[in-house]
Order: sequence, then structure tokens, then C-alpha cells
Amino acid sequence: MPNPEQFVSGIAALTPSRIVAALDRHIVGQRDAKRAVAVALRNRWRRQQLDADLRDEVTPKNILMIGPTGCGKTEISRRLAKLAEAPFLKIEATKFTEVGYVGRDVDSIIRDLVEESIRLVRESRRAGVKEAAEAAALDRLVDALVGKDASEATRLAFRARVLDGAMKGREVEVEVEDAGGMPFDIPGMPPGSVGMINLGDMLGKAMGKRTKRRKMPVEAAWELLVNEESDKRLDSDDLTREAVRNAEQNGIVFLDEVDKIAVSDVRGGSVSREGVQRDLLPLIEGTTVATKHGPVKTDHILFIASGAFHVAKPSDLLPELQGRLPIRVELKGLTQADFRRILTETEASLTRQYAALLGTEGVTLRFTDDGLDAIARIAFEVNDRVENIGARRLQTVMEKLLEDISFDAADAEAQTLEIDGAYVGRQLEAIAKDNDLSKFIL
Ligand SMILES: Nc1ncnc2c1ncn2[C@@H]1O[C@H](COP(=O)(O)OP(=O)(O)OP(=O)(O)O)[C@@H](O)[C@H]1O
Repeated sequence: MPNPEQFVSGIAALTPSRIVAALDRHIVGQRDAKRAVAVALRNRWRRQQLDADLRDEVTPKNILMIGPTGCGKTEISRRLAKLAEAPFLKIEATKFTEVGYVGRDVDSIIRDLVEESIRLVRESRRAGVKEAAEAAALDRLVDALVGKDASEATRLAFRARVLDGAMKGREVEVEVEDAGGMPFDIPGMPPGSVGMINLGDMLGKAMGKRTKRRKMPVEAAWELLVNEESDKRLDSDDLTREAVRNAEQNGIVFLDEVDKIAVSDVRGGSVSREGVQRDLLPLIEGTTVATKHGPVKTDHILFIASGAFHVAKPSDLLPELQGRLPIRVELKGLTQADFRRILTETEASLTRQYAALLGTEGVTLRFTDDGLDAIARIAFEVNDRVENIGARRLQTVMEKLLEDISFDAADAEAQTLEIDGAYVGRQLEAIAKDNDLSKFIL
């Protein structure tokens, strides 16, 4: 088995089997869903290898995940995006049926995806510009200290002194951007949308950025200038272009609760569910959405739709939408044995998280086998009797189980605490057996 860490470096190395192996580190079971998303991701890479004309013809095969709440649908998609360093957005389809929703607002999905992409690209570029930003900031700082006409020798001497920290505390007057300008939205348009024109950007470009001279200590000036120089480079058109391209080519949109918009709304009131499906359709089929960063094509964005489909069935969706979600995967409800594995086998399992947190207080937590069995059983039983919220139940159960220990840990002596079946029983059994109590506490 390859070490999954080794291949994160390049998407070319992300073969389906490696993707599944990487997902296995965090998600228990759900083999079919993992395989489906792995193939979808690999297909992106395959498409990139094609000649340009054929490449444009190949659109992603979107996925419909069917499964009860809390069984790993979002987690699989989110982990996949992380692995691929792809911009990811999760949104509930029902959001668009709410009162106050105006048609076409679904475009906000793409706008938000682009913002996320910008964040990712900016983050990855930050390290790259650090050096250049510092060099430019140093030039400006030396200009401010000795004037542009100073001899090269003087400049060099001052550079060295700034870098040594010898100038700390000394006042300097620098010309910096005036942050007084305010971006503004156009009344009647959703915030952040392009409208027909973006006055803020237009005025900024036409008049150049306003600057003003400010006096401050050298170290403060240094920080400000480095930030300014970084921002200049990071906010460049190039970054935006790459971010838009990244969203277009690698973006993943997770559309939750699609089953809830599957049946058309006969009672009227809020926007009809069928209306929302119709609005979503062009995004999934491929359209161009105007954003303040320019037009964004949605043709190659991967959509993963998801829902429990207890009442409505995928066949209740608009036929066009069904056709755009050709890959169907069913995720199973989690068993007690799955819960047991989730508690211990996943990389950042809850038991590891709690043990690490309490470790900072000098408390060593040790979970025994029968303790873990009891936690899994109680979580499963409460799901069964009260409401099935899937693996999320483990979080509420663990929190209640360790409530006292968490409270006392900071005041306690360094010690080892064993969480065995008897301890779990004492802490939880009474609550778990009482349906009313469980509803509120677990
Ligand atoms: N198979 C699993 N293995 C490990 N952890 C899981 C699994 N399923 C769910 N979890 C954990 O449970 C929580 C909820 O899971 P997730 O967000 O994936 O639910 P979901 O299936 O998308 O449900 P919903 O449709 O309600 O959003 C997450 O913290 C996740 O880590």
C-alpha cells in the first residue's frame, strides 16, 4: 500500500486506488461512494491529457449520493477536494426555496466558489511572494529613511541596519495606501455580484489608489510595507485569473438536500421546488456566470448532489437534472461496528482528539476495548430509538461522556484515566435509557 502522503504532491499521481486509500484514512466504509468520487477526480486529470478540441467536449459526470444523514457524504466530498487542493463549496439546495429568495440567486454558488478559489490560490502564493514583497518593502523603507538620491553605499549601510534591527524605534515617514476607500454594492443587486458595472473597481482603476504620508516607527513601517507589497502582488489580475480558472477546472460543488427539492411544491408559498431545480439546471449543464472577477464557466465544475431520498426518489427530479447526475451511489446507514471503527481507526478520531486535548492538561486518557464497545453501542441505540443522526451521534455521546473529566482536568494532578465499560455505563446508561433525556442531552 503506498503511503498516501507521498502522492499529494501531484494530481497525476492521484490514481483512483490511491484516492480511495487516502479517503480510507478518514472515512469508514462507503466503498462505492469513495470509488465514484475517485473516478470523477481521475477523469479530470484524464481530460487534461486530451487535445484541446476533444478536451472541451468532455464534461464531468456528476454524482448523486443517496444515503441517510451523517453517514459520510459531505466528509467524502470535502476530503476529496482537500486531496486535490480543489476549491470546494457546500450548499443546501433548500436554501433557495426560502422566502425572500429571488430567482437566479443560485449564481451565488459560483460566486462563492470563486471566492473560495481566490482564498486557496492566495494562500498557496503567499509563500511565493514573501521574498519579493520583502525586497520591495526594504527598497521603499530605505528610500524613506535616506531619500532616493542617497549614494549606493549609504543605502547599503541602511539596508543592513534595518535588517539587523538596529533601526528599531526610529521614526520614519512613509507613503502608504490610504485605506479610507469603501467597496460598495449596487442597491437591488446581491452583495458581491457584478451588476453591469462595478463602480468601486472602476473608480479605483481610473484614479489609481490614493496614498498618504504617515509617520511611524521603522518596525511598524516595515510590517505595513511588506503587507502592502504582498497585497499588491497577491491581488494582481494574475491571481484572480488563476483563481477563476481553478474554480472552472477544479471546483467541486456539494449540493446537499437535493431530495427536498425533488417534489414540486403544490402548496405554493415559498418559491417552488421545481423552480429551484430549473434554476440549478443551467449551472450543472454548463453556463457562464458573471462575477465581479469576470465571467466564470461552469461546464467543468464537478457537482455532487446529495440527499437521503427517504420520501422523494431520484426519479422525482426533473428529467434534465437526473440526466446531469448520471453516477448514482448509495451510502449505507452506519452500523454499531462502523461506529466502533470510527471511534478508533480514523486518523483524527474523536478518541484521539479528546486524548490530545486532555493531554495538554497532563491527563492521559485510555479507552479500553469494552469502553469503546459501550460508546458505540449507546450511540447506535440512541440513534435507533430517538433519531438517527448517523456518526454525528458519536460527538454528542463523547462530549457527555467526558464532560466531568474535561471540566476537572485543569485542576487535577497529572494522572491516567481509564474509560472502560463501567465508566461509560455510569456516565451514560441512565440518560441513554430515557428517551426524553436522550433527546435533550445526547
Ligand atoms: N463513514 C464515516 N466514517 C467516519 N466518520 C464519519 C462517517 N460518516 C460520518 N462521519 C462523521 O460524521 C459527521 C457527519 O458526516 P457528514 O457531514 O459526512 O454527513 P452527511 O452524510 O453529509 O449528512 P448530511 O446529508 O446530513 O450533511 C462528520 O464529522 C464525519 O466525520
